[in-house]
Amino acid sequence: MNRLKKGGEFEGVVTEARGGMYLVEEAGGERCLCTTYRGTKTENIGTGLVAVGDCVAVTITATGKDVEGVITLVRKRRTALVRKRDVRRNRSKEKIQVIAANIDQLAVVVSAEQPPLNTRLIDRYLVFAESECLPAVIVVNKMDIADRKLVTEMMIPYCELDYAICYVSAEDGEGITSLGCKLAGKVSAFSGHSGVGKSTLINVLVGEEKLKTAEISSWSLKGVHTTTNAVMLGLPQGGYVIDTPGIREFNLSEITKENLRFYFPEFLAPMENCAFSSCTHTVEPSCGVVHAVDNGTISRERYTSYLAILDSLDDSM
Ligand SMILES: Nc1nc2c(ncn2[C@@H]2O[C@H](COP(=O)(O)OP(=O)(O)OP(=O)(O)O)[C@@H](O)[C@H]2O)c(=O)[nH]1
Ligand SMILES: [Zn+2]
Repeated sequence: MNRLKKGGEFEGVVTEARGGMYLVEEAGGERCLCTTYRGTKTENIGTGLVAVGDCVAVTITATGKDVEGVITLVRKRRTALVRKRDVRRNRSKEKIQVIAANIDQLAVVVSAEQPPLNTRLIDRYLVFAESECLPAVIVVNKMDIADRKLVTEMMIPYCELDYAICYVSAEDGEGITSLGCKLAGKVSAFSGHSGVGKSTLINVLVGEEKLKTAEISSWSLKGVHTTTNAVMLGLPQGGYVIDTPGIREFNLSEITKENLRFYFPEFLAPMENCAFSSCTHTVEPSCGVVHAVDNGTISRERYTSYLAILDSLDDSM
């Protein structure tokens, strides 16, 4: 921590947030434990002040065992994954919580086996990605124990939709280099159900040494014991992966019965042929989407996912 001197200023990225304290990493990889203060300025309006992924300006206040500082400015976000809070229960808090800022893509991690490949889940994550205007990379993990023929067949609709797909094994290293290339230089948020191997994959991608050293002593010195909301980990080839409970447990709260159909990209052209502009593509006569399913232009599996999600939205309304 030689380059960061008391009173000095630098710009960096917030890589971890816990209980009002933030780890800010500068371009050279040096890190500074920061707080905000009343004078912290932001170029973003109406959302949480600081989130993992934010680009911030820092003034250094101390250089002891760890460098400490205050965040003076939060730069405008390119993208933000947000969660709307229930304001009735939590009047004093901000309405919109930023889970992670400046994300370039969503890595949708699924397992080929244990648990078996579940395309319904892939479709839910893809709807989420489409609704956030985030490109998605589908990562099919545990290929070492997969029925390859079955898995490749099940993934055909996603190949045809031009989603990036990586077949990998965190266990034996298959496909890790090619996944690494897709993540290079970008900020990728990892999502996926419990047990599909996200942590194991991130360990392999980031390098276990780096994961261990990511923990710094000051958190406990400052009495910050709360579990991490989000962590951003640097990749050896440049870029970061973000692992957050907020994205792991994402919900489709922004999706409605009316807008769901716009998040299945292959529906957009056939939809033009629907007799009714408000067609839900379920029971209406002369439906372009149903017609496209019948003639094989739209995958029946994807259409079944659409119906299942539509149904689940019904329940929550
Ligand atoms: N065979 C095989 N097992 C794997 C692979 N990747 C992960 N596993 C195993 O799958 C289990 C779950 O892995 P985790 O990395 O904890 O999964 P996770 O997605 O982070 O799960 P949560 O932390 O619950 O969200 C562990 O027992 C891993 O050893 C793989 O490529 N092949
Ligand atoms: Zn229709």
